[in-house]
Formats: sequence, structure tokens, C-alpha cells
Amino acid sequence: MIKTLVPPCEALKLPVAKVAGTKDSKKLKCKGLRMELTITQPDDWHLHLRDGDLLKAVVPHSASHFGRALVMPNLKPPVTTADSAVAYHESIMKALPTDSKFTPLMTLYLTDTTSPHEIKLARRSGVVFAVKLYPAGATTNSQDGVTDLFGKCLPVLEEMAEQNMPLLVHGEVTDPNVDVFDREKVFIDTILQPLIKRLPQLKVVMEHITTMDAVKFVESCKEGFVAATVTPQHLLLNRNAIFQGGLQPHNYCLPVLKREIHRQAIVSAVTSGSKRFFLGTDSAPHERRKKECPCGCAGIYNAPVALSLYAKVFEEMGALDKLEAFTSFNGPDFYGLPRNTTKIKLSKTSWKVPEAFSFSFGDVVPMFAGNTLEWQPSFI
Ligand SMILES: NC(=O)N[C@@H](CC(=O)O)C(=O)O
Ligand SMILES: [Zn+2]
Ligand SMILES: [Zn+2]
Repeated sequence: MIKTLVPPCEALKLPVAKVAGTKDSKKLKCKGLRMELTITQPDDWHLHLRDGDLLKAVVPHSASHFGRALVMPNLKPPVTTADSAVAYHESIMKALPTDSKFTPLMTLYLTDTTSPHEIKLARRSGVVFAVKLYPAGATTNSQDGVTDLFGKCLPVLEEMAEQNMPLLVHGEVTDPNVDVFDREKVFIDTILQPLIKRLPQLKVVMEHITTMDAVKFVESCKEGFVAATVTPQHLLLNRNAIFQGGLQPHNYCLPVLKREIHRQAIVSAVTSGSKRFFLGTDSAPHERRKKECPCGCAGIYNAPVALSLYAKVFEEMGALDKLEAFTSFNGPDFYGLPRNTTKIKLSKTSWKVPEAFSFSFGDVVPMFAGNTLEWQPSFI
């Protein structure tokens, strides 16, 4: 629901106008009215929560806005078994603020030696909802990932199709001869296309898509079987942002930001209302000293700003009426889970993103640190 509010002092006296389309909302904005949106509580279908002190530090940011999150397994060591997923689930539950209703959904880290039996155990655990494919060497903590998907993992993938367990992919090839900006497209051509041909019943999510090639691929597949998550950074930034006024380590993530034409293709796809695309922040915190150094880690910490940024993208495209499906419906529908029943409010109120979050072990710098954003989420 999209509502408009007048400035706070007068808010109680005046009737609330409902806004059906975005042309209206733009008009209202011009008149100086403040907008407010009430939407079903969103879920984050791609989140890095880490472990230890960093987990305790960052989990409140996700728990304060999202109902559930699909938690990525690329810890050190990675979460490769049902037992370790259950243990990780417990440590996340312990790290949550006491009154939190946030539900972590766990993933298994696929390796060359993952057995079909482990998939059965994962399904039975009740806490594992997907299996994650990291091509070995593709991204942070992927060294134990898969070296040869078709050669080593076919029996596991068949069992996953059997168990209705989705495969989530970091969709980049690791061949050093392939240009870093082409790695997603080559992955689609050489791995994903053959995979869905071979196992059409396997559900696949292309994580954090970055190219028009990925958009076209996902749109060409059978709805309900192949989908994609989209991050705030790939909707709002192109590759210039990595080099704006000097090297910008906090805009470096994998897959790396791409050209403007790719960003525009992703924005069009998510704001079209297609059910194939849903929210996955890929919020990936690294301590500041591990980002601002000679060989900085890939990953953008966006959990504190993600909802504001998604709202900004949809508003700029005149598609605020499509935001809720992207943030709160398409994901659970794909995973066959119920939609959340609680609501959150997004108010069009300026707020400043902190320069950094400071913890005893160090700082974590969020995406758009120090910038002013317009949409502010809160519980109702
Ligand atoms: N996206 C990133 O740049 N980094 C992620 C890993 C990943 O999702 O590829 C991380 O764990 O830091
Ligand atoms: Zn990834
Ligand atoms: Zn990720």
C-alpha cells in the first residue's frame, strides 16, 4: 500500500491519499508531501552473516528489517554438512537480539565430494533450504568449491532435483583466460545452459546477477524453475563506481560491477513485475582493514541500507507499486514457503548512512557510507 503523509505536525489532521500509480506519487512528491509505503515484511534470499564477533555485530542489521534470510555457507571452514548447518543455525539464533523474530534459513556448500546422502540429511534437518555452488576460486572462501560440476556432482544434483532442493549458483567461470567482465556470460553458456538441459527439474537460482545476458537467460527459462536474486549495488552502480576519483574498495564485489547497459537491463527486469527476480542483498561484510589494503576482499556491506536502496530504484523507475512483489512475494513463492504476515513501513524521510560501524574488533564500512538516503524502513 502506498500512502502519502503531509509533514509530521499536520499528519494527524489530514486524510491519507492512496496512490495507485507512480505518476501520482511523483506529483505528490513535487507538492512537498511525504510518502509512506506499507509492505509485507521482506526476506533476504542471499546474505552473508559470517561467524564469531562479526556475526554478532552484523546480524541485528538484517534482523531489524527482514523476516527471513537465506544464509550463505562460505565460512572458514565452509558449511558442507547438514550437521554443520544445524550448528551454524544455532549460533545465529544465539547471536540474535533477544526479542527478534528473524529466521535464518541455511544453505549447504557444495564440494566435489558432497554425497547424495548428505542432501537427504540436509532435507531432513528442517533448517537447510538450498545448496550453494561456488566454482573453486570464484569468490571469497570458495577454495573448497567445485572444480568440475558435471564430472563430480551429477549424482548430487540429481538427488537435489529429487528432493526439490534448489541449487544456488555463483555464476562465474574461473578460467584466468576469460576476462573478469565476461565471466558471468561464459558461465551461462558453458555451465548453466547445459545444466538446465540435463536436469530440467532442478530448481536453480542465479545469484547476484550483473549482466543483460543473465537477465535474458533467466527470462528464457521455465518460470518457477530458474530465478535470480538482485543486489542493491548491481541496480544502482555501474563499473565506473569502482574507480570514481580513485580506487573505491567499498564498491568492489564479485561478480564485479558491469557497464551501464547491463545495470539498466537489470533495473528493467526487476521493475517489470516479473516473478523470476527477487531480493537478495549479497550483503557481505568484511572488516575495513581487509577492504582497504593491497589485496582487498570482494564484498559490499549493504544490510543497513538495502531496503532504502531498493525503494529508491523502484521509485526512480515509477514502479513503487511493484516493489512489494520483488521484496516480499517472489522469493517465498519460488522457494514454496509462506509469505510473511507482518508488515513494515518505508517512509520517505532523509537519513544519513553512518561513515562506519565500529566494533571492538574493528570497523565495518557500509555501502553509501556518509551519504543521505531518502527511504527509511521501520516496523509497524
Ligand atoms: N559478493 C562478494 O563479493 N563477496 C561474497 C561472496 C559472494 O557472494 O560471491 C563474500 O562472501 O564476501
Ligand atoms: Zn557470489
Ligand atoms: Zn554472496
